[in-house]
Amino acid sequence: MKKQRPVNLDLNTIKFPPSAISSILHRVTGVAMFFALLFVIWAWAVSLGSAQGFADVQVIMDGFIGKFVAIGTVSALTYHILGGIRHGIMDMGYWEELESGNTSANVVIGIWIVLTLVVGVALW
Ligand code: HEM
Repeated sequence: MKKQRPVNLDLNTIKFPPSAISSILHRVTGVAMFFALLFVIWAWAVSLGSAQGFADVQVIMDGFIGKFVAIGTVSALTYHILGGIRHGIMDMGYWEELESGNTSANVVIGIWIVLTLVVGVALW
């Protein structure tokens, strides 16, 4: 084994390839959706519980936090589904090479950003 092996623990100097960013985003959006679902289920239950509950949830969803959570949740779901479809295609044996894997990751991230902007404008 080489005695002077390269050591690089400064994360700021490491450039992540698109496929790595896509993988991290997939896990982050999966975990984010888990927590978002807690809010969604709570809001659903409260809004169906009574007329007052419905009005309360309506006020929350009309405010900054409600809109932020709604757009964030839809954005996370959008990325997770796009990433999930990419995973499914890779499971069938396509886009597994370095170049095509990075290209598909870039395409997924690009579509996600565009769809998030569209949803953001529509829901705000
Ligand atoms: C509310 C619904 C969902 C939640 C809360 C969720 C959550 C998660 C989480 C937390 C992970 C990461 C697991 C890990 O890295 O150990 C994950 C992975 C995954 N999810 Fe979802 N998911 C949801 C819906 C979906 C949907 C609709 C699809 C398909 C379109 C999907 C496809 C996948 C795939 C393929 C992986 C594995 C990715 C990998 O191997 O790196 N998920 N999900």
